[in-house]
Amino acid sequence: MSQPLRAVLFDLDGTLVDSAPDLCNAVNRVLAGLGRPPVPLSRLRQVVSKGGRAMLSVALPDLSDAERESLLAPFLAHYGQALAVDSVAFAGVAELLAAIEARGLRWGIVTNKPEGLAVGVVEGFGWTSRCAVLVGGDTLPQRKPDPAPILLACQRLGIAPDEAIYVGDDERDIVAARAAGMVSVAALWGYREEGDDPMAWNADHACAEPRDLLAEPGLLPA
Ligand SMILES: O=C(O)COP(=O)(O)O
Ligand SMILES: [Mg+2]
Repeated sequence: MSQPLRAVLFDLDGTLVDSAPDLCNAVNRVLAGLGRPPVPLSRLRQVVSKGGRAMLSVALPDLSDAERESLLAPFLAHYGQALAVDSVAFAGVAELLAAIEARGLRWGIVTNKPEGLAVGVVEGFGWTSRCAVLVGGDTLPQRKPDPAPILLACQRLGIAPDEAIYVGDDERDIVAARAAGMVSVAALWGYREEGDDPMAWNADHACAEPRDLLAEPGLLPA
């Protein structure tokens, strides 16, 4: 990082918020509508950061892509009605956000979740007035791993990419940050599929827990 740090940008699902329980509830409402039994959270959890299509693929592997596509809107509608019910912030996130603010930095969110749903989650957690910028998966035509949403967040904050860092739990988060010219942090506490090796993503930093960002050498100002 050549410039002093001014902002920390986060992925949402699997990085700030453990949203898997509410997403699983929404998938199970879709399954109930089809007269099928629910899927356990343990089966969906690992694909949560890959989005709704990936979750429906796990829950309904026998359907065609077109059939699953037609269930995406009902899934999102169910989720939108209950998106901060069973979801929780990961342990240490509250302390991390407070420490970022105490150090005079702003923080924001760049997620592939549709913007309206992400706004609802942020409201549900009482973060609306604290979150300095939010770019969703449908804010622009491009989504992560494209760097455009991260660059838009910087533009809205009035900062250069090298004045921020990006923290995410999926390889596409790290790819997007690198393409934006931003220091990247792999959030090892998030959602990953078996065999997915975050060390192979070549992030600039890798942290096992949210609070580890505060102690990571050279990452945040003291
Ligand atoms: O909803 C998704 O597609 C994943 O969301 P994320 O980018 O916050 O992990
Ligand atoms: Mg994620």
